[in-house]
Amino acid sequence: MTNLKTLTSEVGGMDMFDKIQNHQQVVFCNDPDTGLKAIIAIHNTTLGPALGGCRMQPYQSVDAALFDVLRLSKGMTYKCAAADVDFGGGKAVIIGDPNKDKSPELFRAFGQFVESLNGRFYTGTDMGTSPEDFVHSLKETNCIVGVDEVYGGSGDSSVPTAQGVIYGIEATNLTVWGSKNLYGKSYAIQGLGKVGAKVAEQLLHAGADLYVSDINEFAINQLVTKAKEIGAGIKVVGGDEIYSVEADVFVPCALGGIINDHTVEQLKVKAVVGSANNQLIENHHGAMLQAKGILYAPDYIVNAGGLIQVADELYEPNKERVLRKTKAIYNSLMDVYKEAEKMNITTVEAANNFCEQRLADRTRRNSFFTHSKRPKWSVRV
Ligand SMILES: NC(=O)C1=CN([C@@H]2O[C@H](COP(=O)(O)OP(=O)(O)OC[C@H]3O[C@@H](n4cnc5c(N)ncnc54)[C@H](O)[C@@H]3O)[C@@H](O)[C@H]2O)C=CC1
Ligand SMILES: O=C(O)CCC(=O)C(=O)O
Repeated sequence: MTNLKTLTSEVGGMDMFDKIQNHQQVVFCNDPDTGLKAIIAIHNTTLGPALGGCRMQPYQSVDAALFDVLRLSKGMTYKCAAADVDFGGGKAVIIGDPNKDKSPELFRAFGQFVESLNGRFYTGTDMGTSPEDFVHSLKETNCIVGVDEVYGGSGDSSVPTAQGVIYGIEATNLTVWGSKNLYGKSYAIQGLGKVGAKVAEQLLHAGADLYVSDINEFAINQLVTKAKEIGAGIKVVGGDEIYSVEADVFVPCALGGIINDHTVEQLKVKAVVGSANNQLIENHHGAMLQAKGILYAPDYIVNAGGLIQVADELYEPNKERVLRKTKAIYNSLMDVYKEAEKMNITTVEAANNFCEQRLADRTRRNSFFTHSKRPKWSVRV
């Protein structure tokens, strides 16, 4: 049976270049003084410099961290293409416990490594990191996005990410039930962190019923208190139980790889729509969902709100413009659903085909020579 552990151990036995496949560059960052052990992966820069958040997690092994960052950075290439932003795919992971191992110095050291890439990689928050962490990195590099407005950034990118998930749920509800109403449905939410908690609150306010799970009791208690204040229906369930509850939509907002042989069997929902990156352990799990009559919203289409916001920092922060761009997630997802149905393919295939075509088109566009791409020796003039 395929799961994250077996896939990771397969990676463990390979030559490094086999492991990194067609990623352009992988940087191992080691700073014993601060305890920083990080990996930055740049997958593809066809559309522009690589952009992707930095995750902090107590990975079991370097191979597990490498496996995660390679998958995440490849996903960013597709996400950037789908959201039509002028950035390429990259991502970073810091190996460490976000509750114990953070320090200003560690994030400054990380910033120095980002700076060493000379504009090839821009980064900000992801699971286990917050905008405040990157204020320290900002002292070392300008290639930081998503810090607070007071530091010149666009603020917490989980706000538009959560909004994008809500648009994704509306498009999915329309496709499955003929109405985009959030009301009158039940949702099983895994993970009540920066994104999951915001999605959960919106659903509660819309009058939906929730099943929720998180390994963080504080996050659960906060949401349960809010639900009680509103008088909304909420049930807390255990870590594994979340896959088998009798809900309408499964909303994964924590780890990747949670759609696998084991969980597809358990799911009783009619749709999966969430923010977690790399939800499918392998692409063929999209076909397994389809065979069970479960509509799958490709993660990188739905969770692009944060990317849209940080990429928009190119033009100076503007929340209204970001919200307008984030709304496009609704139509993009509807297009994917329609294309999948028309071509009789999975929603994952429809989304991937669209992104690969856009990358191919842009590669042709980028072959036009301009002075900014001049050969290096001309900097002498
Ligand atoms: N923050 C953003 O703007 C974006 C986030 N994402 C993805 O969305 C997901 C969530 O991101 P954030 O909310 O920012 O992270 P976060 O770190 O704020 O929250 C993650 C939550 O998941 C919980 N969790 C961890 N393991 C769990 C498990 N086994 N079962 C249940 N809960 C568990 C954690 O306790 C935490 O509350 C991640 O996969 C991230 O890569 C994707 C795009 C943008
Ligand atoms: O949210 C960010 O800071 C960048 C986007 C990103 O990393 C993601 O969409 O996974």
